[in-house]
Amino acid sequence: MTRAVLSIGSNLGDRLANLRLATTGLADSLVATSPVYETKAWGVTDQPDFLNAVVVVDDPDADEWTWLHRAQTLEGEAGRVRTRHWGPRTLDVDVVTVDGVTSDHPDLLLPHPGTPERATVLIPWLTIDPAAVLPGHGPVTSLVDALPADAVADVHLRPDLSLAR
Ligand SMILES: Nc1ncnc2c1ncn2[C@@H]1O[C@H](COP(=O)(O)OP(=O)(O)OP(=O)(O)O)[C@@H](O)[C@H]1O
Ligand SMILES: Nc1nc2c(c(=O)[nH]1)N=C(CO)CN2
Repeated sequence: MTRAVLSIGSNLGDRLANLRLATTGLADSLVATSPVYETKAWGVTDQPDFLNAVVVVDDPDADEWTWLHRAQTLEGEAGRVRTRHWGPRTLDVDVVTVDGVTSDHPDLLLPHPGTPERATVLIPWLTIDPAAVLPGHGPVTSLVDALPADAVADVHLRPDLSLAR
């Protein structure tokens, strides 16, 4: 179990710099990096717009817990302070999938349970892996097709913002 899909998001501070902090920190294992999207906040909607992206990472020495710890370390490095659930944050790194692993441990739910409804994850993911499958839920293309139109309309490609160096 080595390959993981991570979603990254920021809506506080220098949002692009926060996303880059994540991709720089993951550089040794980065396989693919999606474009950057500017997205309306879902869940708690009275907060600033997010920048969101998805990365695929691979490391033969990592398991799912390694990826969670790396995600949380990056959030800490970006100065994330945990405030309210779904509230604003400098950097959020979620573990979307780790190979075909499923987990119902509350500290590491896999696949991440929010994924099927999150246009902010599915749309960027599809750009870097058009054949992606969410374990237990099927092809990501089908999940995107099932999204409400307004959720898709809230996800805007920002070709002027790149995570590539
Ligand atoms: N797949 C996962 N990826 C990241 N964190 C997870 C995962 N599954 C469970 N968690 C747990 O979720 C807890 C809260 O995470 P966090 O504060 O980032 O939630 P959130 O980003 O506000 O909401 P959401 O998880 O719905 O995006 C963490 O303690 C973490 O251990
Ligand atoms: N657009 C958008 N909205 C959110 C996001 C996010 O990454 N993007 N993350 C949240 C908490 O995980 C809450 N709301």
